[in-house]
Amino acid sequence: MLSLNRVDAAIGNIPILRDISFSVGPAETVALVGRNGAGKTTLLRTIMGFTDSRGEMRFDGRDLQAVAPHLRPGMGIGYAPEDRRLFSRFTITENILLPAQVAGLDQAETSRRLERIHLVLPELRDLGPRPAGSVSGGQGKMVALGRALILSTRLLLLDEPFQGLAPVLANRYAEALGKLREIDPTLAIVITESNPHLLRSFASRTITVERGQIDSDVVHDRLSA
Ligand SMILES: Nc1ncnc2c1ncn2[C@@H]1O[C@H](COP(=O)(O)OP(=O)(O)OP(=O)(O)O)[C@@H](O)[C@H]1O
Repeated sequence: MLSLNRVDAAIGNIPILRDISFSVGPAETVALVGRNGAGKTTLLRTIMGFTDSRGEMRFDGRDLQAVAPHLRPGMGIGYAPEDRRLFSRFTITENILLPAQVAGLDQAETSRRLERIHLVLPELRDLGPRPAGSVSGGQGKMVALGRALILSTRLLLLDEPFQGLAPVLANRYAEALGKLREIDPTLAIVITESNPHLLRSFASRTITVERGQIDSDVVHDRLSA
């Protein structure tokens, strides 16, 4: 589904990623781990088209480099950046629906997808009419997950979703991901995290990034776990 082959990426003139090659298939949950500053965020931003990158990136057989960044979400890629970037004066529901409007989804499909989000995150149904600026940081992360889900029919990219979450909300977030996996078994999920142990229980594979390069790529053998 997604494959990167010898990808380099720079921010401005500063090279950040070097020689990145990996692929992610349907139904995989990949933990992308590495220290702060290793390049995890830059890797997700490169897939979304927000860096100067070279090398080959393909998604569902298409050359991703040839697809403008604003059109990539419409291919079925949802992205929740580390900083949530919610529009504080818009309601929670308006924030969630925004990517669908930008992608030109029709009303029926948009409603169907909102239902799917409410199945995964029922709390967003009640919170829906509230302005996004009025919710806590932790609730904001749930909203950001909901917003990423509206377009993620194929691939979901989550940047350090557990960072700064109180334990009770971290558990709730993990539970929501479990529910998502249950209702959408073929979705591919990539989650970045600096703590290599945190995602071990639900990632099927761990890719470690070190100083802008892939250090290891390990598929977990669930039968022997
Ligand atoms: N706008 C920028 N300009 C210059 N350098 C940058 C910029 N953004 C990131 N970097 C550098 O790129 C490297 C990788 O950063 P990145 O944010 O991708 O790491 P990360 O693994 O996601 O870490 P973190 O957990 O701290 O977010 C770091 O050395 C960082 O200083």
